Amino acid sequence: MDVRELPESDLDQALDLIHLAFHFTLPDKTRAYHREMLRASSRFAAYDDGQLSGVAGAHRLTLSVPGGQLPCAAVDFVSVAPTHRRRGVLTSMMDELWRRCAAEGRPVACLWPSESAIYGRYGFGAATESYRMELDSSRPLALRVTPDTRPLRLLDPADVPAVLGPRYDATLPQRAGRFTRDATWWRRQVLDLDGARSGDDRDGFGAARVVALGERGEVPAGYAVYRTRGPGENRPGAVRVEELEADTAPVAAALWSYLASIDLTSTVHIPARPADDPLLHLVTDRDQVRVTAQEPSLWLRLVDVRTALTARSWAAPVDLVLDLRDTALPVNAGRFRLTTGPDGATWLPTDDSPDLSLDVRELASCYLGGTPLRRFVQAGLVTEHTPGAARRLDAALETEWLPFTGED
Ligand SMILES: CC(=O)SCCNC(=O)CCNC(=O)[C@H](O)C(C)(C)COP(=O)(O)OP(=O)(O)OC[C@H]1O[C@@H](n2cnc3c(N)ncnc32)[C@H](O)[C@@H]1OP(=O)(O)O
Repeated sequence: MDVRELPESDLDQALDLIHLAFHFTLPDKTRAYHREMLRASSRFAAYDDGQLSGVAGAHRLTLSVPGGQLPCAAVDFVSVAPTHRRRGVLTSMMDELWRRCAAEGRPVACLWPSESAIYGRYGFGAATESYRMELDSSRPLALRVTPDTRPLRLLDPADVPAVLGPRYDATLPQRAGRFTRDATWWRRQVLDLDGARSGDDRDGFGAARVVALGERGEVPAGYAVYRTRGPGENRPGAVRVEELEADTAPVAAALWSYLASIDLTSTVHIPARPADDPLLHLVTDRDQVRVTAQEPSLWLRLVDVRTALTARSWAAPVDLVLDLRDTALPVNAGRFRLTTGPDGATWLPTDDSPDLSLDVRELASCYLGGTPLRRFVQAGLVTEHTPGAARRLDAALETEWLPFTGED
C-alpha cells in the first residue's frame, strides 16, 4: 500500500470514495463544500497498484489547551474502499498522519470518530464530554438567579464574525478543547449561512439566529446561536441552541429565559453543552431540564507527548515518574519524570521506579482536564504503584472549567 499526498487531480475521485464510505448522497453545494475543505487540508491517500483505496485529511487548526493553544491536526474524511477494508489501510494512513504532524509541528491530533471502537488503538482518548439536554419551555422558565437586564438584540449574521469573534476568542483561555476561528469558519461552520455544510438538511429548523446581550457598541456579555422550527402536525414548535456563551450567571439566565420564551415553541433542544453548564443549577425546577445523553466529543492524540505536556499550565506542583506505553508511536514510550510548577513542566527520561504506569490513550483523556486519571485507576486501566499518585496528578491537571468542544 502506497500512502502519499492526494493530488488535486484525484480530489473528485477521493470525494466519491468518502461519500461511498459514509453512505452520503449530497446536494452539489455540499459536495463543493467538502471538496474545498479536503483541498485545503493536509490530505493524503492510499493507493493499491495505482488505485485509490483510502483517503484522509487533517484540517490545520489551533486547539485551546489549559493555559495556551497548540497547533492541531483535526483528522477528517477518513475513508477506506469497501473492497479494501481490514487490510491495514487505515493503519498505514495513521502512520502518514504522524509523519505529517512531525513535519508541520503539530504536537496534537484530534477527531470525532464515526465509531468509538476505531481510534483507541492509535492512542486517541476521549478528551471532552458533552451533555445533550432538553428544556421544557411549555411553561415559564423559573430561575434561581435574576437575569441580567441589559438589552438583547438580534445580530445580522453578516456582522457576527466581527462582533462575536473577539468575544469568542476571549473564552479560549477559559475552556480547553476549542478551536480558534476566522471569519470563514464562523460563516460556514458555525452559522452555515449558505446551507452548504448541512446540505439544508436541518430537520425543519430554519436559518441560524444570533442573539447578543449588552449595550450597543460594547463587546456582548453573552450570546446564543440558535435555530427555530414552528409547530407541525405531530410535533411542537422548538428552539435548537447551537452555541451559548455568557460572562456571568445572570447573563446566562437572561439568554436562557429568552430562548425558553420564544412564541410558538414549547421545547428547547440543546445538542451539546459542557458537563459543568451552570444551567443545571440555575433552574428552580431541575425537572425542567433533562440531560438526555452524555457522550464523548473530541478525541485527542498526544503525538509529541513532551511538547504537549510542557505547553500546558498546571494547577499544582507534582514530581512523579510515569511509565508510558505508546505502541503506535514508540518514540513517546518509556519512563519519564514529570515535574510541574507555576512556571510549567519538565518531562525528562529517568530510570527511577514509576509511580504510575499508563497508556498514552489515557494520558490524552486527562490532558485537557476532562476525565480524572483516578477513574482509569479505578477501571483497572492505569496502575498506581505509589498510593495517592493519581490523586496528586489529578490536582495538577485540574482546570477551573471542564474542557468542552461544541462543534464537530
Ligand atoms: C475522523 C473520521 O473521519 S472517522 C471516520 C472513519 N470512517 C468511516 O467510518 C467510514 C467507513 N469505514 C471505513 O472507511 C473503514 O472501515 C475504516 C476507516 C473505519 C477502517 O479502515 P480499515 O482500513 O479497514 O482499517 P484497518 O484494516 O487499518 O484496521 C486496523 C484495526 O482497526 C480495526 N478496526 C477498523 N475499523 C474498525 C471498526 N469500525 N470498529 C472496530 N475496529 C475496527 C481492525 O479490525 C484492525 O484491528 P487489528 O489491528 O486488531 O486487526
